[in-house]
Amino acid sequence: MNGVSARTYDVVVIGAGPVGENVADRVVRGGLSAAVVERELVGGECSYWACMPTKALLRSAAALRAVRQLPGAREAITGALDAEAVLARRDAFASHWKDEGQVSWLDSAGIALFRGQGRISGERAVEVVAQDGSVTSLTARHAVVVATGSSALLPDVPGLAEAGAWTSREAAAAAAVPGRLAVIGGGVVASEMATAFAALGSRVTMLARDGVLPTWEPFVGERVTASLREAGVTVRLGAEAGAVKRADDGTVQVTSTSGEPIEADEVLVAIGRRPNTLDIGLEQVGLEPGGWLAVDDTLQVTGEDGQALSGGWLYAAGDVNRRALLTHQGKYQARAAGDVIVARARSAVVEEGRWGRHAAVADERWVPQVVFTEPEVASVGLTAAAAEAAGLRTRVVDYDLGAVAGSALHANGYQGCARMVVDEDRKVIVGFTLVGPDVAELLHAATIAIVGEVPLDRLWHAVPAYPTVSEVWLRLLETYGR
Ligand SMILES: Cc1cc2nc3c(=O)[nH]c(=O)nc-3n(C[C@H](O)[C@H](O)[C@H](O)COP(=O)(O)OP(=O)(O)OC[C@H]3O[C@@H](n4cnc5c(N)ncnc54)[C@H](O)[C@@H]3O)c2cc1C
Ligand SMILES: NC(=O)c1ccc[n+]([C@@H]2O[C@H](COP(=O)([O-])OP(=O)(O)OC[C@H]3O[C@@H](n4cnc5c(N)ncnc54)[C@H](O)[C@@H]3O)[C@@H](O)[C@H]2O)c1
Repeated sequence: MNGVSARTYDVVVIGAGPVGENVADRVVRGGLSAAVVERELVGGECSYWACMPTKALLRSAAALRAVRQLPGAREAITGALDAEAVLARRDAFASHWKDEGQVSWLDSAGIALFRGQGRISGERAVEVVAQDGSVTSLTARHAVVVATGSSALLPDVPGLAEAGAWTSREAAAAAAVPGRLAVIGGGVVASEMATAFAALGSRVTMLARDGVLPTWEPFVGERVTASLREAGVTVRLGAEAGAVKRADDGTVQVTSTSGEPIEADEVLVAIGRRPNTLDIGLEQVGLEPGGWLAVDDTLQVTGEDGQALSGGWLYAAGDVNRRALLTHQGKYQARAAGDVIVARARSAVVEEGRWGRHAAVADERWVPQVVFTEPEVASVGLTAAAAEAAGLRTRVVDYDLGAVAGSALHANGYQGCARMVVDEDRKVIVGFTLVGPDVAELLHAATIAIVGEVPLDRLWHAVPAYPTVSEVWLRLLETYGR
């Protein structure tokens, strides 16, 4: 496509991550033409440096752990985890960092691809600068969608950059398992990567300044911390990194506000994300480069007054709008954005009210997420604290997941916990959290109950099969009372 100096499409999407690809797909399915602009690999962070490779790093160890809890099966284990084989499987899941597969999908979906850095250059205009310096001007008849995602945030720790600190990218794509790994952070990336590398054989030290998974229900952090420690990870709660220095022999030293300095072979920084908006031409629309993009529920970019920017042609979906930094939620936004762009282009009715097809309302308080630590964590909706802060009159019901017959069968010594947060005024569930082995696949039932606002009275008629771990639903209802 390079060499074409000017082209016009109905919709131009900047960024071909999972979100950008899905916006373009919806738009084309709706009968409009679409082009995506991508500066790296089609498929984005999720495919090559985030969701897929990190889950591949975690999965084999999780399977082995599960087998160890089952007499009769554990005797069949003949060796330790094969780190090389795990890394090789990870390579395959990252498509060996090549995007031919995704490019041919774009082709089959009828979506044009322009490779290069995309920048807004005026109203409905995007300029693409390819690696060879050639420039293509794209004009959008209806909408420009920013789906440029996010990058790792680096703290202001002296020596960090010079020491060649890892971000999630280097951890996800690691060619070898470091003997010693220091992790700065205690959130989702830090917890998952500490779990993965400890299982692969690294001696891991975590500096969790604000605790482990601090924004979840309190029992989540407690259980994951205990389990990380059992797996040999040194978890320093409340500790902050002071300075980082790599010696000539390659050893990295990390000083910390508490405890001895840490010696490691690599240091991973995982303290959150920043939006990829520094160099995308935001100044052209009067916005500050480098900031998150505020949007309304139809994903139109809004100004300080909360109203869509003049003309209403600019949209932002996925990580870049900070509503929920998750692939599934970004793709949900992509479906809403793609469909609403088509509706507006056809002057059709826009369904932007609550639960309307053109509004990404679930971002507000109905977001599901799984953390693939050991034990797994799965939650949707509000924590008890968040529900209270939102002014809801709630009742919190906890149940020991290990006490369910299905759990005991699933694994000897199964330990876990389930919590449901009930809105007492409406008698519906507004939050649900599970911690325990293999709880990930239990989550969608909770998402349906919460999004569907299924009254507790009706939930008594949704009978969980015996003997499954899902029987925890019945136990929670019994604990709540009828
Ligand atoms: C380590 C890690 C693990 C994760 N695991 C999970 C998980 O298990 N489940 C989950 O739901 N979420 C997970 N996430 C979050 C998930 O990766 C993101 O929410 C998701 O990738 C966001 O998709 P996106 O399309 O908005 O952005 P991205 O995936 O970041 O894609 C944006 C794309 O835009 C391109 N781009 C940026 N600027 C420009 C420009 N100016 N011109 C052209 N192209 C540009 C980039 O090269 C990139 O390809 C994880 C994140 C991390 C860091
Ligand atoms: N399984 C999944 O769904 C999954 C997996 C990985 C990442 N993600 C997504 O990727 C995003 C990024 O993950 P993340 O772990 O980088 O961010 P995060 O927001 O989950 O956690 C960052 C942590 O770093 C701590 N922190 C912030 N500044 C610090 C500092 N200066 N020093 C020490 N600690 C500091 C915070 O207290 C926080 O707990 C998340 O929003 C998450 O949704 C999802």
